[in-house]
Amino acid sequence: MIAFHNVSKTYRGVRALDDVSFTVRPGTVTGFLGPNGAGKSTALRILAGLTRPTSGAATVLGRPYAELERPGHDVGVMIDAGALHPGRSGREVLVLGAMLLGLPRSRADEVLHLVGLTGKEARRRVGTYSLGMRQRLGIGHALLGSPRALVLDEPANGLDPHGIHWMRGLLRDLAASGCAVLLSSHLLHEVEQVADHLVLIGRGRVLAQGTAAQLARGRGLEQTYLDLTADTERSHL
Ligand SMILES: Nc1ncnc2c1ncn2[C@@H]1O[C@H](COP(=O)(O)OP(=O)(O)OP(=O)(O)O)[C@@H](O)[C@H]1O
Repeated sequence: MIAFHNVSKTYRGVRALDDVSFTVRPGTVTGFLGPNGAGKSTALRILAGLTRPTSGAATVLGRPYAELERPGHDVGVMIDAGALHPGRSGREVLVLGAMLLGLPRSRADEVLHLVGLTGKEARRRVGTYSLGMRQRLGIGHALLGSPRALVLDEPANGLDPHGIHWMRGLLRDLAASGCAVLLSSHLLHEVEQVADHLVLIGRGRVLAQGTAAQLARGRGLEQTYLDLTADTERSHL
């Protein structure tokens, strides 16, 4: 279970998050949706223990990230696939990650298979990877510890239609096995295809949450999204 309890974050006068509360239940995929600058990355960074909230708390399995006894096994996180070491091969990245979690090297090969990277691709340096390959490796890295919760920031970035189709299947399978999956996106259609539950955020506030059908309210999900985020979008013009 992932939970945000009244989380607020202010960066030098900029209110990035304002009293955000929602939960992601085990066995479900929650899409965290909002325009650029809405606060999605900030919320996920707080959940992953990378940024401190100004008030409130984000928890995984009832605890803030810093208090988890086995964080790598409890929650898999992919915030920035571009942060993977460009000079290492994909396999090295995963082997090192497996070692840090006390897992055998063979876990790296299992994960490579899971994310659809071939042996040849895995031997290449990450610096030569396409954006889509980097995303697959980043997702694989997050899955090394077979976590019970998974947090992905914009995982479909750079994936082609086959990659997006593959990712949807993977996330659905993970949810079916009991994982609590939270993914952020600014692309409505990408999220509504895979998520059981949607949380819509704009200018740091939760604007609406529920199933796609609940949010659509008879006028269509896209119209609801555009209406609810209209003034938050204008703030960027
Ligand atoms: N380190 C920081 N210092 C100052 N302001 C920040 C910092 N990080 C984020 N912000 C501000 O907080 C707000 C929310 O940013 P955030 O990156 O969380 O949004 P986002 O929804 O992830 O956007 P995008 O879809 O563009 O990635 C923005 O106004 C942003 O400029």
